[in-house]
Amino acid sequence: MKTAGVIGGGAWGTALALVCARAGLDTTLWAREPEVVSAVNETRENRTFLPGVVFDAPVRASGDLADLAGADFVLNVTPAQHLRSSLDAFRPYARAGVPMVLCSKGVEQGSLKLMTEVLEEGLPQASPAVLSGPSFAIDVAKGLPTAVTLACPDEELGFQLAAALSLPTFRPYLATDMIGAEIGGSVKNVLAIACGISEGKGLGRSAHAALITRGFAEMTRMAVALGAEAETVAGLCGLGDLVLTCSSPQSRNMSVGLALGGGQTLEQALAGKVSVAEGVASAPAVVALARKLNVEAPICEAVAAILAGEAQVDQAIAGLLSRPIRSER
Ligand SMILES: NC(=O)c1ccc[n+]([C@@H]2O[C@H](COP(=O)([O-])OP(=O)(O)OC[C@H]3O[C@@H](n4cnc5c(N)ncnc54)[C@H](O)[C@@H]3O)[C@@H](O)[C@H]2O)c1
Ligand SMILES: O=P(O)(O)OC[C@H](O)CO
Repeated sequence: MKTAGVIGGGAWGTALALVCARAGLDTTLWAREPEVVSAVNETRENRTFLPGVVFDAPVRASGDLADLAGADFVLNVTPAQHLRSSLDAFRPYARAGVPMVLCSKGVEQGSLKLMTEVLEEGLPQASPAVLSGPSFAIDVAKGLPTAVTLACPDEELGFQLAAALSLPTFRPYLATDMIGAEIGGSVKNVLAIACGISEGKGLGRSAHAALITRGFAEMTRMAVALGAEAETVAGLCGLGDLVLTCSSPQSRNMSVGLALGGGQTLEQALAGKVSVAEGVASAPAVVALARKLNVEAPICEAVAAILAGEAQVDQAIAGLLSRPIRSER
């Protein structure tokens, strides 16, 4: 693999384009915003979404998806709710069998589909893979050590992709279970909002640990109900990302929770933000999916109710604490 295309010039798409370029791939980054395209090409920076990082490897930015037509593989890094429209736009340029690595973390609202299902509908000729795990864009862009899950049902292709993306400071671990990887990334964003709320309310470290552990049980139940393996979500793409995102106010999702727990409204918590907190959009879809699967997900339910304005923070916390005594397993 010699050439990479990246769809989505936000923080994560930019950081992953840098990974590709550092790995020696000829890299084209498609960005929606003309100012991002010109800033990357003229100043080697994405000042809008990843300020403060001057690129140390060559990334070419473009506003034309046709420029990705010849890429050996494509990373799709749009926000989850925009994956479908990005596939529609890329369809005229997608060659049969093109490997498409899905890097967004979320569940589509309305359809309740995972990103691989959206890809299957929108670009069935693509060969799918999922990249997910504990990875803040700024850490990766700065070259700090990071490990992620790369899940691909075609093991040979998964190995080729991991080898192409691998750097001493960026280590993909292989898996074949894309559903497990997707559920890990999608559910942890909702749980990070819960942990932020707990932190913002000053509920203490014990409550924090309980939320992570019981949240992980919700994530695992959902993954298994969808046919995934529990071991997948116990890896980097599930537990690993849950620990990272629930432990750092650097997380956009946790910071939304912190603001809500501190008494702000959702509107105030999101005001002025250019970056996406995926858990906000995915929470209702995660909850609807859990209900459809007959899976209990009380923490995700509480987060979705708070975000929808259907419950006050204190009321949701009281609801979680007054649930009937039950087995931990
Ligand atoms: N930032 C991270 O550290 C990180 C790490 C791992 C995974 N992710 C995931 O990557 C995905 C992208 O996140 P990000 O951090 O790069 O985004 P971002 O918050 O940095 O930027 C927002 C992105 O949304 C796009 N956008 C806004 N409105 C749009 C619209 N109407 N149609 C299409 N695109 C629109 C912008 O072009 C931009 O690419 C998310 O699913 C996120 O969960 C992010
Ligand atoms: O800032 P967040 O909450 O979107 O988290 C970013 C990454 O998903 C962490 O792995």
